[in-house]
Amino acid sequence: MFHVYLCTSTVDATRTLLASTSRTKKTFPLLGNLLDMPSGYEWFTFLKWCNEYESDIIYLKVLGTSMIVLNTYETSIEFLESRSSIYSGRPWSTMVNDLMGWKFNFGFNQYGMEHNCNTIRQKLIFEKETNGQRNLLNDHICGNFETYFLPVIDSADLFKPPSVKAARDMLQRCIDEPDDILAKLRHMSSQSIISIAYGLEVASKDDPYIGIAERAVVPLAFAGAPGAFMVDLAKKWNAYRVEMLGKPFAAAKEAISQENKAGQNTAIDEQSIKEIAGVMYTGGADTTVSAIASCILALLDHPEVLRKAQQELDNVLGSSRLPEFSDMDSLPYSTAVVKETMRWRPVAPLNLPHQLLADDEYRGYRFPAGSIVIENAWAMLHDENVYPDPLCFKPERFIKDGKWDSSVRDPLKICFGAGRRICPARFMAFPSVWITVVSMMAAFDIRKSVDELGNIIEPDRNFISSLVCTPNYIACKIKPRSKEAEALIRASAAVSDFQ
Ligand code: HEM
Repeated sequence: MFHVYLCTSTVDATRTLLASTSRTKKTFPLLGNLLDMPSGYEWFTFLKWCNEYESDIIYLKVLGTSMIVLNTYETSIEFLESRSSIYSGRPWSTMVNDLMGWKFNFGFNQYGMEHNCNTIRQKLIFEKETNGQRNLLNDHICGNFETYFLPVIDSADLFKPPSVKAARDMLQRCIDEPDDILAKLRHMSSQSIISIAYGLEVASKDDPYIGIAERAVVPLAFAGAPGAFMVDLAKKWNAYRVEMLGKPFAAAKEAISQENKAGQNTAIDEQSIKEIAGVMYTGGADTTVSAIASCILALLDHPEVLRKAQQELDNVLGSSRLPEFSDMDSLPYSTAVVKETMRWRPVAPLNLPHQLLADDEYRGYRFPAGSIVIENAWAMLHDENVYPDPLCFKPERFIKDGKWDSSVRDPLKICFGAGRRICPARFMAFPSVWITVVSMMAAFDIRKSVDELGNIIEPDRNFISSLVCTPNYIACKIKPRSKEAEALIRASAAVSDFQ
């Protein structure tokens, strides 16, 4: 089904080479399709249009800007991978990049400005000796930056110890304070990133670095929303960003120079190091939380899935240990629970917009340079030809004869984007979501909350419509499956150093 549905204004129609078969929708010349545009949850509307017009690509013109929406996996491969040299730009956001000062973030920039890790490495002239600790800061010092953001190497192993520790610390926090699971998840993901990026320990409550980072990153979600373009607010948000980049970096540098004189007298490009750690926080904190939170929501509605996963976990782990990364291959069903979550409720339903850098032509249609290209991951992950009954949460769809069924398309091929801008941290991100979810399933019963009268409180199943989609709030009851499970959690959290 390779069709293009061109939704054009009459003005645009004279300039765009339209194939005679294309169908058009009546629009106002200046606004183009502005009045058709949904004000939230755009992925549903784009998918509806795709079905309505039997087209896997939708072309829109909104206030003079062309938008190309890709609704199938095949089109995302065709454009973002096969034609990646011209489909890897990013639309420039004056609000986020200029006013709020985030233009250092290579994820918001044109391809190539900071993607060449060798260039970054050359900028980071740090002495080689460190105290032997592995974290982003120290690996910069060692000149190993590319191992972090380039997906070619399996150095994700470096991320695993802090991820395991953050997950296990979270289990203990859930026992001690069982309410507000979303807050625990946010703490866990921040802890993991701060320890990977800076090698800093975080406090179990009210950690200053986490507070600083959240203040800086939260406004990014609002800045993307229409109507948020208030310059005064942007200045304030910019100050939060400066604080976020500066404070944990200063603490980490101090820690290094106390233990090792290497950090003191070098011509380092401190700004670059701060910024790259900031990029990790921006990219990693909310996304991980969203995936785990969606999984909890799914498990609340599907206790039978949780039971089945627990059976598998018990068979593999017994009752004397919590999961490790090395168990992944022995846990196909539990892994399917995590992947099915990422399909069922994708973290970023529209991924991140790309920008077309040169005029292009496809099956007789012309796409003008500057068009914004949107990858509708929601549509791709809910394609009923690939995932029958797509709205249902069914980990079994990935299992055949008790094993992972590799003939079903792995959702990870879609939910991290495609082409040159594909999430560079995907080999770290999935394991970090996985270890948290399987640890929770192994150790806890996860149930719907009940009120004082014993009535079940249904969870809020709504998601915030934003670049990253997270459940609003999750009312649930999480408690250790047994006394042995509780003892195991406390004992594992007490082992503080996984490095
Ligand atoms: C479950 C977790 C995550 C998901 C689902 C996710 C998803 C994505 C997606 C969809 C994109 C856009 C890809 C495209 O434009 O085609 C992206 C880009 C990016 N992600 Fe992730 N991500 C996750 C975790 C992380 C983490 C943990 C980090 C950092 C530590 C990170 C750093 C980045 C960066 C820097 C980019 C921009 C890349 C570029 O523009 O070249 N992400 N991610």
